[in-house]
Amino acid sequence: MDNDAVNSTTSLPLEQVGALLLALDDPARLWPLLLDLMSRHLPCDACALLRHDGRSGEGLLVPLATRGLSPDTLGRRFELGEHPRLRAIAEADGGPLRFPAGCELPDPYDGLIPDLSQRLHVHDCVGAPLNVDGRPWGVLTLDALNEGRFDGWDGAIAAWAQLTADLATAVERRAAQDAAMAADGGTALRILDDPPQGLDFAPVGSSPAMAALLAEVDSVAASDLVVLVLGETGVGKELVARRLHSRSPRAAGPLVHVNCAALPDALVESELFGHVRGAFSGAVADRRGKFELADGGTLFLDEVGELPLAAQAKMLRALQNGEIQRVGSDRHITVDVRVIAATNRDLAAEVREGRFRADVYHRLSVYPLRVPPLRDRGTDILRLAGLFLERNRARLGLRNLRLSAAAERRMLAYPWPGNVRELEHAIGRGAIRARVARPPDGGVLTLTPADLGLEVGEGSAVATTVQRPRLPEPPDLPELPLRDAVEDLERRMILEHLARHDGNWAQAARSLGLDRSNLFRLARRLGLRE
Ligand SMILES: Nc1ncnc2c1ncn2[C@@H]1O[C@H](COP(=O)(O)OP(=O)(O)OP(=O)(O)O)[C@@H](O)[C@H]1O
Repeated sequence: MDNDAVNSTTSLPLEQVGALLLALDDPARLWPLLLDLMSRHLPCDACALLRHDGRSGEGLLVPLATRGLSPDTLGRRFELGEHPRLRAIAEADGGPLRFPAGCELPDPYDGLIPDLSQRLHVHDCVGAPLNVDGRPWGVLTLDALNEGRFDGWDGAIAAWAQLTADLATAVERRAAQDAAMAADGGTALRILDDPPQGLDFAPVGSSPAMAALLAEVDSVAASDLVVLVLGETGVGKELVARRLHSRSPRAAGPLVHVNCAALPDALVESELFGHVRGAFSGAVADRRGKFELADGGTLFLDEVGELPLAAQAKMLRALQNGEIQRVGSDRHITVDVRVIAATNRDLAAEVREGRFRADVYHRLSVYPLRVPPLRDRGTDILRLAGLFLERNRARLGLRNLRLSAAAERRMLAYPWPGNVRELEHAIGRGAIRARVARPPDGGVLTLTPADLGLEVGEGSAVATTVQRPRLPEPPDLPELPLRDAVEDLERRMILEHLARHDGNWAQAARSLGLDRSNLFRLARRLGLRE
């Protein structure tokens, strides 16, 4: 359905709108279109559809589609514990809930509605809980710039919320049917809605490059093929490996991660294949290696290009027929392991230069998957930024952390040689730098290009180097009452130590010589945490 079709549907009765949307057969397009239609019908300036994260119960809401909110919102995750307004909506049992202007509960989109950021306190908001088969599924939110805009619209809002819940029910049932068909060996032709995953292995992204990759990941996940995940440093190869495992029939089995670059040469073989007692000095007992530990599951060989040649030779047999031999033993053990390997090296070139065995390379590269660099992912950059802004917001106890328009432009123009990891660090550093440099405005901190320190045209020389923020010099004798001066110094020291440890509170506590809970208490008293 294109925009003209959307326009022509706005005069249709709601059930027909619902039927038209369902015929789309693709939830990825359905939800944005639904919000398009809704924002034409209802007097809102922004709206969003959020779904409970399947893996963390009803504690976390993940946006599925938004209208009128800044682009990074789609990358954010809303913990109900931190957003009382969303919690109230999710728990409401009598339908939509109104939050008139002046409502005390903090707004979850504070700073995320571009035109509203300056006068958020004078706007109206409505939220509706959405249930599927009697169970909480998500929430719908509507925001309006002017006070009282939703007066008299309660019935219409409730009808749209009901339509949304009906669509969600239809989508869920269809997904369940498709999953059952796929399990029966039938082919699920429809594109299933991406079930929300926990933060740890849900790669954020919907650019064409990422969508193509994720579709490929999901189709190869079902097989037992060896997959070689390729891509520059920090692009998210490990996340792809985790997703391959979690969507494979081995998901209930172990996922064993081996960082081949971190294995000392002398121990590589024993780590991978295990050893028997007495195999070498120090081998005081029999020990299983990673291949055996991964039996029935997946073995993820990260940075496989770093594996020494001797270990590669032994690996060949394991890759060929699942047979391994513990160091010091003659006995062959058969394991049932699916291997996923990852590297940022050009393995074919390593083979040509004699640093990697050709036979192992051929076994590993049965199904190569290339993760695109961040610079090729368009506005996914801003979605990912949203994810990291939200994490830092919580960490620094801010009401909101957002990007200025210039910072967004800079991020889109920057080449990101260190990819997503560099983005994560740029935001973590930038947030702390900005927090040190200026007080938040009503709990809201806006990051500028200077905070992010991204020089377009150069790229960052060392993507993972953590630069310390430049701290303002403390005045020799502050013109402040003693108590304020002491608090000021305490605040600066905490922030400086946090910056030194890249935002890690436990390490900051250690270097400040404080117990972690005492540091938390002090930080709360100083307004650095909630
Ligand atoms: N699409 C994504 N969504 C959310 N977080 C991501 C995404 N891609 C990467 N990250 C985060 O970026 C960081 C780097 O990702 P990861 O370790 O998977 O990269 P990698 O390609 O394996 O890096 P390396 O080449 O150094 O091993 C991690 O903190 C990861 O959680």
